[in-house]
Amino acid sequence: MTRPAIQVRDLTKQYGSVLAVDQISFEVAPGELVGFLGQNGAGKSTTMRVLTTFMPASSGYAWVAGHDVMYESMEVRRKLGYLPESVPMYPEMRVEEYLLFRAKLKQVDRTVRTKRIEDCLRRCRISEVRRRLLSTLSKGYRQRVGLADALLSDPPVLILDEPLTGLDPVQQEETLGAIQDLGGQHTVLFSSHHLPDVEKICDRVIIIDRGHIRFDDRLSNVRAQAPVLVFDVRGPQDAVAKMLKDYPGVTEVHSVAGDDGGHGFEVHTRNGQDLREAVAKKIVEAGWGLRRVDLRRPKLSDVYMRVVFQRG
Ligand SMILES: Nc1ncnc2c1ncn2[C@@H]1O[C@H](COP(=O)(O)OP(=O)(O)OP(=O)(O)O)[C@@H](O)[C@H]1O
Repeated sequence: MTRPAIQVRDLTKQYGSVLAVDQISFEVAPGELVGFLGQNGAGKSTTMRVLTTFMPASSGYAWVAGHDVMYESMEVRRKLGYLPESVPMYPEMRVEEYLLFRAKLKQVDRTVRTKRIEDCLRRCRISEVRRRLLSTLSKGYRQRVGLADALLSDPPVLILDEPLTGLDPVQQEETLGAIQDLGGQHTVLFSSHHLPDVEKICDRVIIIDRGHIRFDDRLSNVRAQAPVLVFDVRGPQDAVAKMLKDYPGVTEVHSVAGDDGGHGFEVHTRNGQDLREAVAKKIVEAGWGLRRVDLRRPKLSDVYMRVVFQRG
């Protein structure tokens, strides 16, 4: 069996009386691109800081590329590229100057240094700003310079803390593309609040909530879940809801916002049966206005909302 690129077992981190991470366990396989999600304060950065040897755990274990983060921190650092939430930089340096300085610090071999920097500039889509002073870069470019820095030593594992936060839509798209290109060649664990973006590029997502892992699955499994039927009906809300609930094969009905004047309903059916035509007919026969019929495939946001709202 292949050794996991990241392995976390019963990891706990306490800041004084604040229990930030409570006995979490998960693994990331080599080459996987995993989204690490959770509300503000859920414990994402804390987990990442322990994995990057930035701070020690209170208890439990973690290994990166097979090295213990506690006892083999130098080895872990050699195998790891880390993009922190806010990238510390030297404003008076030019982009390529900064990357050269960082490459020397990271002891990137002199014979491959120039090529490696060129490679990182290209992969992070920042070649056009290579001569610019860091102080004059927009946040999107700064983030990608930080990403290039994380990639300099060509580490097998990358940990990126909210690389998309605070970027405009174009910058977000550029940065997302750069991260997507890393998948397969590197193992990437990245935290984000941008669910549609995570959905676009990740193989798997882990959701942490109040220090506990609440969800850990492949996105293909999320998409394979039963679809939901959506109806917008102009009619008495309670009567419509009762008819839908009583319809054979329907297992759950939820009221949601409807289109102007109508009531929205999300309908779950046994084994994901597609009852659109049959239910629509029943609505029309009852004399109610049918404004919309739809079949919605489950999305990451559905899973996320369920996890966050169903917590105890
Ligand atoms: N240095 C610290 N001292 C005390 N408490 C801390 C410290 N850092 C984080 N915390 C607390 O630990 C908990 C987890 O914080 P963490 O920063 O890991 O969350 P997060 O999921 O990264 O949140 P965000 O999305 O806002 O970055 C929060 O309750 C936070 O207030």
